[in-house]
Amino acid sequence: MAQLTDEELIQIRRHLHQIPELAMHETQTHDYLIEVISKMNLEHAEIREQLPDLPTAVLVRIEGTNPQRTIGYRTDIDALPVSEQTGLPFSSTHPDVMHACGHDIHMTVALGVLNHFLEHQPKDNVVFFFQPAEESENGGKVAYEQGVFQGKWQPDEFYGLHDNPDLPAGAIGCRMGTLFAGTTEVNVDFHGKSGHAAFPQNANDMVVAASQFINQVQTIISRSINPIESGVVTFGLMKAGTIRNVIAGSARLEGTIRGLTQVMIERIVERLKEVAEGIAKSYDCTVKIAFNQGGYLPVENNPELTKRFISFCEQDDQTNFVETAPAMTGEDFGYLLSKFPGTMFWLGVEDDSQLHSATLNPKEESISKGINSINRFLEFRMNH
Ligand SMILES: CC(=O)N[C@@H](CCC[C@H](N)C(=O)O)C(=O)O
Repeated sequence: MAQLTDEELIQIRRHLHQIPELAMHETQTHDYLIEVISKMNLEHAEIREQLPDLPTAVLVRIEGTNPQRTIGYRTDIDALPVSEQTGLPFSSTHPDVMHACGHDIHMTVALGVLNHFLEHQPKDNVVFFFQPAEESENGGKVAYEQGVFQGKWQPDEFYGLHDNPDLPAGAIGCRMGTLFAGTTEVNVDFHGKSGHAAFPQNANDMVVAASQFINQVQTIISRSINPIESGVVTFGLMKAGTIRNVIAGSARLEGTIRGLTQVMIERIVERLKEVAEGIAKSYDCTVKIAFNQGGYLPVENNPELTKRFISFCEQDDQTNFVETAPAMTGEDFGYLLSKFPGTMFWLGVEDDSQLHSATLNPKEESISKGINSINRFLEFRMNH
């Protein structure tokens, strides 16, 4: 395979878009990535796959011509449990699963950069990591703990991107310091007593308790934290009951906490525990509250590398650079950046729909523009 054309990249993206898979189940995606990579010129490359606890991961290492360092480039490969409503002819063929966070774009950009350096052997070594499980299950942390990045697979510096519908197609966004929030997942289970809808006096209704909990939680951000330092608590899932005329004896809530510092997250965690215990007391029920930080640390960009990255993007006449504010999105690349210095940045995909929405439709011209800027930056980096 020679250098991938824009048309071929779009076909690859559309195929990936049609086969979205949830965290740790990315088998078709894995097989397709291997199919595409196997057609490339692998003369100076080595592939690693079928890792014991991460069977859908793919790593490719390119040997540099005169390496001073090993540069890591990471893309995530999983999708979300969202039912696509774009109406696109290449919509998801997997019911209720969608690339609603643009990881199909991320993978295609990574394949384009990989293809470029396979065609033009780089000066430095480059390790590409196609990472399962970004949306949940912390694939980056699992990979690190498995020792994936040891020996010649250890990056001296690591780069990765996330798409951004609010930026112009192909623009690169970045900032010094914290780019994304840290997150902690939270699960809450209320247990009371089920019963007949007609006899509430004999039951203990957990729909009522859980609803009260959700309302009270809203005051954590508005009343318990310094408004200058922001935080987020969102419960995206609430399950209770089986039928209209049986009082629900239990309720389950699953949510996510975000903060730009761990101190903020810990403050929110403490308040959530207190609110849950207060509800349990006043509704005479039991509550179990569990937290999982999982490696979704704040994404902290390395000062020296990020300064170099930003100044390259600012002066490069083929890159449209935008300085961005910190965002409350989470990313388990934060964990890898706590182990290896590096930079995470945004790639603009210009769309009216937001990330995680069923109508997200990134502009495909962002793919070739992103590949071009990244190739140019990495080549610059290899010579400076
Ligand atoms: C970029 C993005 O959307 N990332 C996800 C990361 C999820 C982290 C974790 N599962 C949680 O929900 O806390 C995000 O939702 O920001």
